[in-house]
Amino acid sequence: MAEDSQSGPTYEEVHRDFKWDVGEYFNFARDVIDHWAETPEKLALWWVDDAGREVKKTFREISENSKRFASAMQAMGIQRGEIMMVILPRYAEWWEIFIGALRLGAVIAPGTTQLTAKDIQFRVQASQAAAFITDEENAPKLEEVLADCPSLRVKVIVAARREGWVNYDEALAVASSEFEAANTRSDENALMYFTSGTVGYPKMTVHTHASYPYGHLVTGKYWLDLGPNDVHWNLSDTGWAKAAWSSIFGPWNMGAAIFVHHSSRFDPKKTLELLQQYPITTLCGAPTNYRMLVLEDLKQYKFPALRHCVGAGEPLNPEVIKVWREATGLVIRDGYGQTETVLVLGNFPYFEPRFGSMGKPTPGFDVQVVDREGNIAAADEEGDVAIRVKPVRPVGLFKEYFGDPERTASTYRGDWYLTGDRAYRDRDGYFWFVGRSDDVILTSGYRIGPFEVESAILEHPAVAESAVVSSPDDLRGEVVKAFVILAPGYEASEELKKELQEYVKHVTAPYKYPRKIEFVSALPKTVSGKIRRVELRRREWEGYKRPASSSQ
Ligand SMILES: Nc1ncnc2c1ncn2[C@@H]1O[C@H](COP(=O)(O)OP(=O)(O)OP(=O)(O)O)[C@@H](O)[C@H]1O
Repeated sequence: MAEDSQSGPTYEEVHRDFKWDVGEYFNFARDVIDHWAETPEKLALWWVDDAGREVKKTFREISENSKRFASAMQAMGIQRGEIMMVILPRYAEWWEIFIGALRLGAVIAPGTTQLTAKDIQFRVQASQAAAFITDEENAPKLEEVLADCPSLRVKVIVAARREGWVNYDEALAVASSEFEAANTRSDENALMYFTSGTVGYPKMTVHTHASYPYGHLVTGKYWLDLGPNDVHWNLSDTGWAKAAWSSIFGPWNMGAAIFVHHSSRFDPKKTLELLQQYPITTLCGAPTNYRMLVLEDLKQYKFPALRHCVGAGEPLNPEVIKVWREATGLVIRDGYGQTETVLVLGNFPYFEPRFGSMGKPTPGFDVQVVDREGNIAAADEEGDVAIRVKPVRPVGLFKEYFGDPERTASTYRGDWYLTGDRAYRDRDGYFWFVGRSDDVILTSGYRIGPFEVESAILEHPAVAESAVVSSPDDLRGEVVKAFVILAPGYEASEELKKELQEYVKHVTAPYKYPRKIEFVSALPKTVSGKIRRVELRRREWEGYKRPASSSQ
């Protein structure tokens, strides 16, 4: 086990020396994958499944198979610029398809395997997808709605044979491995991602050949801290933008090998075993993964190769970082970004992380907290997280929401792109997440961010996970309510409720304590594992009528 290192250039030096440097044309398959493929035997992908099967693929193999895939799709009539939806579990083929689509210049639209037939119909119709690639388990979902998806011309199935579908292996077997990559412009569409839908209906976020494929160079280099000898494991599902961040562009820009565990669900014990068994050097997980990992008996494990851990996607509770560090000697460095962006804030290895903070701006980004008028807020003052887009627009920012110019325009205020999150920046330049604009609770004149309260509750040993939302109150308008999942071995009781309330009053400012607590066995989450506070809030407020005498 190695220590996180903090040697090398300072934060100021890294920022001063950084320059986005992408040309007019960029194709990740040609400019990055084929570059690494020049080194024979250079490992790109290390795939394992629950049955203990292993597949290793070199950059050369990925390059070749992606050429075959591009040839095959072209032969089936799919052209540059057309949309290709891909819904696959963590099959090794997913990586070849992804690179093949970029090579062809088609626009890849990944989706998660948890989508229903109705979700698929919405996505195909909204994106006007021309091709659909999936597996045996998900093919029937598309078939159910196929009649309503007239834009689809090509259907490819992986690891199965099915009537009406082209088999992936057979198509590649007869396809040419000679394929000249489309000379795509940097500003040409490359990817279309659906957001997690934490707050509302998912948005179709368009990225160009530069904004994600090249833009994630900063994610891979500065935050994931990768180099050509690393083996990097990202726990996220293939359908979420985080897979592009940390299972494709981040690591492969840096020449690192990607470790993949093909499994239908996240199993904390298995995850720890694999970390022990394989020479995995860097780990990227969502906070929900880490919250589950720290409930295990971590003393039983040793991670000989692991040197660097990061988390993103949701706020990461300080208590989780503490427990993980005690057991492994490594901190989990929190990072912040969106489907719309590459990593824009992070605790980078070249400075001391602050637990509970999202860190500082990524090189190449001017990130600030701004007020309603777009003025930069004073230190410690809450405001909107904003990325400067004028006079210079950073490369790692999405192009638009597909077919929704009004929504795209609504994300800008003056010189800023607004992320929709609330935060404050301390005097030393660290950013602290308060909440999504809609999640902030207003009670008795106070503004309370759910994350702070959740983190305080989580410090109590009886708590495995919690979600904090506003709940109606005749007197105060709204109050803080915590939904709590108990750790194994604890029983729900009125006493425990009181104990948790008293506990929170002691670890954070007392006005934030949850006046209401409900013990639950599960929390509503998005397919990417994020807590859907919006759903809990809706439940709380449904049917509530304010008393006539209330002035609120
Ligand atoms: N390190 C972090 N700390 C706090 N919040 C984070 C962090 N990383 C990501 N987030 C949250 O996740 C959001 C980005 O997630 P994503 O792009 O998957 O879509 P979503 O906002 O969850 O879904 P939708 O927009 O459809 O509701 C951020 O805007 C922020 O709210």
